[in-house]
Amino acid sequence: MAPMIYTLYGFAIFFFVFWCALWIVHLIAIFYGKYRLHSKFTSQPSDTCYFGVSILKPLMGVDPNLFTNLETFFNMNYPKYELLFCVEDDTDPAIMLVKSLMEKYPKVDAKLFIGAAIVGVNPKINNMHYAYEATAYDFILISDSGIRMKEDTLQDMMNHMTDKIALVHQMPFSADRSGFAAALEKIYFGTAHSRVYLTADCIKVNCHTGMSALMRKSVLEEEGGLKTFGCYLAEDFFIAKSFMDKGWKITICSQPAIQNSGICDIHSFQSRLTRWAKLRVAMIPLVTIFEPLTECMVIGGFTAWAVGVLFQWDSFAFYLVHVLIWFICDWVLLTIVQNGSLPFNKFDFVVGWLFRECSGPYLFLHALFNPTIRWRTRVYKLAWGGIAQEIKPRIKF
Ligand SMILES: CCCCCCCC/C=C\CCCCCCCC(=O)N[C@@H](CO)[C@H](O)/C=C/CCCCCCCCCCCCC
Ligand SMILES: O=c1ccn([C@@H]2O[C@H](COP(=O)(O)OP(=O)(O)O[C@H]3OC[C@@H](O)[C@H](O)[C@H]3O)[C@@H](O)[C@H]2O)c(=O)[nH]1
Repeated sequence: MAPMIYTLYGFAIFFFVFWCALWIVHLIAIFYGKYRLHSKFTSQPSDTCYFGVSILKPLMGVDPNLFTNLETFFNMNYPKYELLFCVEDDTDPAIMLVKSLMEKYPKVDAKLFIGAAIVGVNPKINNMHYAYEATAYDFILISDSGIRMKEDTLQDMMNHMTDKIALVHQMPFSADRSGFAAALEKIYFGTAHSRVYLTADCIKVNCHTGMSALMRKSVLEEEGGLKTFGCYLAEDFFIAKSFMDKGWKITICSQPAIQNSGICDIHSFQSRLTRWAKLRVAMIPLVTIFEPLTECMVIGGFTAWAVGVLFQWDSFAFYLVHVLIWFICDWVLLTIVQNGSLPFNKFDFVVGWLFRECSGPYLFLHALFNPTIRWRTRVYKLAWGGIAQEIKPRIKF
């Protein structure tokens, strides 16, 4: 009987300690977010020394927002940059769109690269390869197709590129768009996601998501260039890891990334989160145990049981108070990340938050039991460690 009691108490203590640690994570995210995000910096006059930046834009297909998203790159307030658009397929309608922007802004240094190399299995790396080989400057910005830039975003990123830093990334967030799916996306990126992202950046753990990342080309070249990471689907994580292994630091900049894809529905959003979860599980197996425990509803349940065992507290009342305080912390964090008025009201937030918190653990389980990864037109499987293998030839639409 005694071993059984010890085991029960052992689990109860573990859940209670883990729960306490999660509140520290909440506090770190809130205070660090307030301190790091949206900080005012003095804009440098355009004649001061700014290093040139080669911006790689991997494109695949068009969506209703692509034109305006890409246009923001032609209107940036940064003295020296080139735009390198990469399109894999010569029948891709994105080509016409890029050409029309290049005609509209003839003074902006922009080039279009059509055709992908086969340097690995990662289609984004394959797509960017020729453009990467042609980059003219010492700094490379990899920027996904759905990203919008403000006029001063590149300047903000470059301001964070100090001597010991080799990679500056934007914390993922999303644009103000209408509809429930858009609210859900904003709620996820502004709460559960930014809580981990900000904490990881604060304690210097690699959490790099590569949708908008400025890096030193010289450091990338020491690793063999972008192609070295073509064997991974999560090239972002491994690029940052290799930089950190060499002693370089990575950091977020003050502006979160504005994701503004024109395709915004619950199914695509959830497929994307599931795909990312599959990548994390393959790269860091411990995630399998710890990630579900970071979910409000899951850890709340376990800890409600634990406090009943340890302190004889009312588990149900504890659970309700736990969810309420978690909810308030998430609201506070979201307002910090948004830094302005939200495009939805508090009722929408309650509904979106509950939906996200209840569906999160289910999506994670779904990812665990369906490890095959579908990314755009291709299907992959991952080996432990993150090496990817394409298992079905490309589907042409
Ligand atoms: C000792 C290991 C403990 C692991 C604890 C794991 C807790 C993770 C909890 C939630 C995960 C949230 C997701 C974070 C954003 C990742 C988005 C993403 O998957 N992006 C991929 C695609 O672009 C990219 O390749 C992966 C990037 C890195 C993922 C690293 C995840 C681990 C982060 C550990 C942070 C520790 C902070 C403590 C928080 C409880
Ligand atoms: O087959 C493909 C798929 C994607 N891409 C490009 O890769 C970028 C990201 O694609 P998606 O928006 O579909 O995917 P995500 O937003 O989930 O990407 C994210 O997760 C996977 C990582 O490798 C990426 O760095 C990260 O940004 C886009 O610019 C897209 O055009 C290709 O060029 N070819």
